[in-house]
Amino acid sequence: MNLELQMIGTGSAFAKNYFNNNALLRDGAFTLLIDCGVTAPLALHRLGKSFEDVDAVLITHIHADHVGGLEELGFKMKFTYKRKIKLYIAETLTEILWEHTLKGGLYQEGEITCLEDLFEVCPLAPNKPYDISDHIRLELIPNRHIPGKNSYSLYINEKLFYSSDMVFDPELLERLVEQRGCRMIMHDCQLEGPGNVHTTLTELRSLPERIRGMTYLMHYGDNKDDFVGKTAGMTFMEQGRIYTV
Ligand SMILES: O=c1ccn([C@@H]2O[C@@H]3COP(=O)(O)O[C@H]3[C@H]2O)c(=O)[nH]1
Ligand SMILES: [Zn+2]
Ligand SMILES: [Zn+2]
Repeated sequence: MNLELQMIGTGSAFAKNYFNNNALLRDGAFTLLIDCGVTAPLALHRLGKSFEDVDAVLITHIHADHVGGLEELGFKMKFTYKRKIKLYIAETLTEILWEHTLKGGLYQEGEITCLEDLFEVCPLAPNKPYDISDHIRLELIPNRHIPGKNSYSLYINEKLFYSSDMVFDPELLERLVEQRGCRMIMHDCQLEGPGNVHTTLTELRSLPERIRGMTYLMHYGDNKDDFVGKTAGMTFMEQGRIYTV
């Protein structure tokens, strides 16, 4: 069965013309929110949606453009929608997400004292596939992003690689395509400058043509339009558009 992936935002962390690089992955009536950044509530609103439409959330790593909307999500689920959705997150990140990111805003004595008071927490081990709905099988692939910080890419249904945030790792991409049948790559793309914590367009342009042809670019800066036609066959993802996966 084909899935639908809709980018609710395609922007880099500090982009102003685009929302944070977060996505909705749909399997029939089941909707997974991939990352929940600061702009996620407004991005959903602009698409005529809200957190009410979300059945589960998955976090790739702890940066505000990926987790900054979780406080609103947690409060809305507890006090407005009165349900606990599943929170899929690497087992290495559960404690740090609560203790270092969410506790300050969400803690309420006797009401909200841990992540489990808000979410059905589903810790994921890396490099292991999980069936999270009837038709979504998902694996966390550890990547390199920030020194000393655990962060993860996603491999979905043995065909889609979703980088989230990572530095260039052509060996990983080639391994997925040549050995695991990957057919579609959604990759973060820093348009200019050295890629200290992200992958640059220049680096992506160096990939083999076969891989470039299946690569879709996301997490880009406000000046994306200046680079249209300069991507060596790779396609910029469009915010709000629904992609069949
Ligand atoms: O060594 C560093 C660490 C961070 N940053 C910026 O902070 C942002 C955090 O979210 P992000 O991971 O989407 O993008 C990151 C970059 O824009 C950087 O430029 N250099
Ligand atoms: Zn980011
Ligand atoms: Zn990041």
